[in-house]
Order: sequence, then C-alpha cells, then structure tokens
Amino acid sequence: MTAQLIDGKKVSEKCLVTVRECVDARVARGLRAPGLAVVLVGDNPASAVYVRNKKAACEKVGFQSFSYHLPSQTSEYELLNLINELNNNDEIDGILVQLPLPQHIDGQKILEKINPNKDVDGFHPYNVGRLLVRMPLMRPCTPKGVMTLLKEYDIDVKRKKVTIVGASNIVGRPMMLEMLLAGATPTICHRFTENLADEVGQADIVVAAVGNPNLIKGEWIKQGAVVVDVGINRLEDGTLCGDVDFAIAKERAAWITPVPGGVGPMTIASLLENTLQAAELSDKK
Ligand SMILES: Nc1nc2c(c(=O)[nH]1)N[C@@H](CN(C=O)c1ccc(C(=O)N[C@@H](CCC(=O)O)C(=O)O)cc1)CN2
Ligand SMILES: [Mg+2]
Repeated sequence: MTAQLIDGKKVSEKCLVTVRECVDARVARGLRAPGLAVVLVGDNPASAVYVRNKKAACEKVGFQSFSYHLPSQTSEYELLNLINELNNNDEIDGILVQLPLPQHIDGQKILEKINPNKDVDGFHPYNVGRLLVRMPLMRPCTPKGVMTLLKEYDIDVKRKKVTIVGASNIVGRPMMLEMLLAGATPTICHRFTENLADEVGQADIVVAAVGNPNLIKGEWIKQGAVVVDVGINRLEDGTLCGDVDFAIAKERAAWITPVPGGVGPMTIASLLENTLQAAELSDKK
C-alpha cells in the first residue's frame, strides 16, 4: 500500500478563505475586524518565523494584528503587565504569547494571566478544562487543526484506536481530549511508556508529537493506518523532518501527513478561526 497524502497547506488555505469571508461579512455589518495581539519575547529564530507567518496570515484574512517584540531580558513582571493591558484593550480579541519563553519566565503563570475569552491558543487551564468536560470554547490550535484535517479527508475517528505519542500540554494532552470527544479510544504514550512499538502497531490512527526525528519507525505502522505527524525537526542540513520515518511509513499507511505541509499550516489556520470566534463572543457581551 502507498499512502495518500493529507495536504495541510491546501486545507489551511481553504480555512483562511472561510475566515476571510466571515471577516468581510462582519465589516459589512459595521463590526470591527478581529484584532490579534502577537507577543514574542527574545530572539528564538524559529519563533520569529512562526510569528512572522502568523502576522502574514492575519493580513490575508483582514484581521488587525498588534505586534509586541520584547527583549529576551524582559522580566516576568513586565510581561504580566503587558498581558494585563492587552486584556483590557477592546480592540484586541485574541492574545498569543509565542512559546517557548525565556527560562527565567514562568510560562504557566503568563498563560494563566490571559483572559480565557482572549486565549486564542487555548492554553489557559480554563479552556483545557472546558475541553475535558466536553464543553470546548477556545480549542488548542494544533490538535484542533488535526481534527479539521481528518474531517476534511472524511477520516472518521469514532470507534478507532488512536495512539498519541507525546504528552505535552500544547499538543499531546489536548489531542487526547479531542479524540475522546470525537468518540475515539485514545492511548497516550510518553517517556515512561514501555513497548512503544506495540502501542503504535495497534493503532488505527497514530499521532506523533514528540519533536524527535524519525523516532517512530515505519515498520511499526499497522497496514492501512492513518499517520499524523506533528513533529517539526530541523536537521543539520537545514531540511525539515517529522517524528515518523516517512519513507517506510508511507508504504504501510493508508493516509499520511507530510512535514512540512501537513499539520504545521493547520496550527495557524486554527489560530485565525479561534480569533474570529473570540471576536464573535465579544460582540455578544
Ligand atoms: N503560542 C504558541 N507557541 C507555539 C505554538 C502554538 O500553537 N502557540 N506551536 C508551535 C509553533 N507554531 C506556532 O506557533 C507553529 C509551528 C509550525 C508551523 C508551520 O506552519 N510549519 C511548517 C514549516 C515551517 C518551517 O519552515 O519552519 C510546516 O509544518 O509545513 C506553524 C506554527 C510552538 N510554539
Ligand atoms: Mg467588545
């Protein structure tokens, strides 16, 4: 079997067109365009690229974007003050603080300072908790993007065995909650999991999100499985690869996401959808 590719770039562009149409309709009704505040602390080169791409995406869909690039020595106190200002700014519907933050800043404290209604990354414990109790509001962007991708390709997750490799707060854990909500049976694997190969081999759907190039061997994949690779690893030669050994996995899977061009672009599409949703919630207040 040779897998069919799941094209995240194409699907993300479709999402952006839908968001653009909603923004135009809002503006035609006399409402303001949604506003997104993007906060970057320090000079992590990958973060700078992601932030630039987020700002470009805002422009494409007609959002107002507000950029805050702070030096790496910014104190936690200063960052908390900025979040407070953004929480109180009525032109701003969504706030995102690009991760990772410098070591001296307690990231969790910062994320918890963001007003949950403006938490377009969906990282605030309030929003994670809502997903847990089946009342999703702001859904974490990457897992939400994975669900959108699977839906777009008519890949039904209900009743399926899903193995998620990686238990991070931003991908693995909320991915498990999304899958549970959609009626799948998720298993989450982490550094203490024994027999990772067996867990992967039993899965109808594998979601890899560890950030470890080619950790998931192609031979582990069950024939006809769906492989979703969230890992983005930059190799020494500058090329990108995922967490799954793509060349072998694609000969066993029915569907597979490439890296780049798979899940990555969906993260930004979900962010824009969440920001539009936050603006719509704010209209009702
Ligand atoms: N505040 C947040 N920080 C981080 C998040 C997040 O969702 N919110 N996720 C990641 C980084 N990220 C968005 O911020 C992100 C990563 C990758 C992509 C993407 O489109 N990747 C492309 C390849 C891009 C490249 O050349 O490097 C792809 O996979 O095709 C978008 C967003 C950590 N931080
Ligand atoms: Mg308002």
